[in-house]
Amino acid sequence: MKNKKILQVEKLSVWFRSGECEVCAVSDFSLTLAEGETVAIIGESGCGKSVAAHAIMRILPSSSRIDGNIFINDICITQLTEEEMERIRGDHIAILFQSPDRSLNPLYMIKRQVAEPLKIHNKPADKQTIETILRQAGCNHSDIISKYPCQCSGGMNQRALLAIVSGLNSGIVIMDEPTKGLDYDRVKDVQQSLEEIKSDMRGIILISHDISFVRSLSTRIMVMYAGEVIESGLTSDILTQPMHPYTRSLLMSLPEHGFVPIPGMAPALSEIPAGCRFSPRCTMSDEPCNHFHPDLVRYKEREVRCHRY
Ligand SMILES: Nc1ncnc2c1ncn2[C@@H]1O[C@H](COP(=O)(O)OP(=O)(O)OP(=O)(O)O)[C@@H](O)[C@H]1O
Ligand code: NI
Repeated sequence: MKNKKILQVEKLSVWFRSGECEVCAVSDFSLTLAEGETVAIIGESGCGKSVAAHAIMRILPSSSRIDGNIFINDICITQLTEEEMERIRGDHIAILFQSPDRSLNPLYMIKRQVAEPLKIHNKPADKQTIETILRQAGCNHSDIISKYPCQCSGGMNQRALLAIVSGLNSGIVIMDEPTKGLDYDRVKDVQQSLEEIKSDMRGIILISHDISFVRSLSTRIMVMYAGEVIESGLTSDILTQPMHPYTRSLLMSLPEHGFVPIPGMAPALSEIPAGCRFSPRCTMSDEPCNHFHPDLVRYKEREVRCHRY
């Protein structure tokens, strides 16, 4: 029997008002997360990864508008009130934000940062529970509990955040760049902490630029370009046999593949090409690529948005 679907996003689009106009930051984004899965979202800066994550959490600014449906544990959240949504956040789904420095309150000790969300969600928040949660997330120094974020290293703060999120036991966790700005050893620490707590979580959405991190933790990968998914599939298939020219270029730009840069830049949201969004940078683009926007086509476990297939 297939594992239960715990998160379903159907044809999500997000627009931001910009003066008199609107720009579309995410279009036609669909995702299914089943129990036990870790789905990674990769793509260059500005392609819409965080906006999609914030739409799922319903924490986008009021200058935004969304279309599509989002189901969290079979609950359609798009029409819920903010009060109802507050229960969904924490009880059903949690997010680890992109910037740990901005996510932790500089005026609270780590123990209070872990305790407050637990209390809000009516969970035990005694000293022993907090110590256990921190230890499980890899914070092994017992004195971290009485430290302020400015007294901890970046890696330690990141693991404290991991502890806050895992302590809520919300099942689905979105991790937005959990290794950003960390050096190699700290990345390995966070990876180890994540592997340890992964089994307690029902499903993870992992947003990252760090492909080796994604390779070791994810079951599937979704590749985004200029606001849309251009390829998705099993992690090993995407990394060893990329089909979309953009995925191939992205992998070639990694240090382990020779650092070959992708020519040009991703389009501004106000200047999205009419045809394939990658065509102005694609070495394989042909006439139809410039004029017709390709659909996302499914091939068994893989989905690709390219006229060549
Ligand atoms: N509040 C906002 N108002 C207007 N545009 C926004 C807003 N938030 C994000 N955007 C735009 O939406 C696009 C997608 O941004 P997003 O933060 O999702 O990128 P990302 O893929 O997460 O990039 P990174 O890897 O740098 O975190 C960008 O062009 C960004 O400028
Ligand atoms: Ni982001």
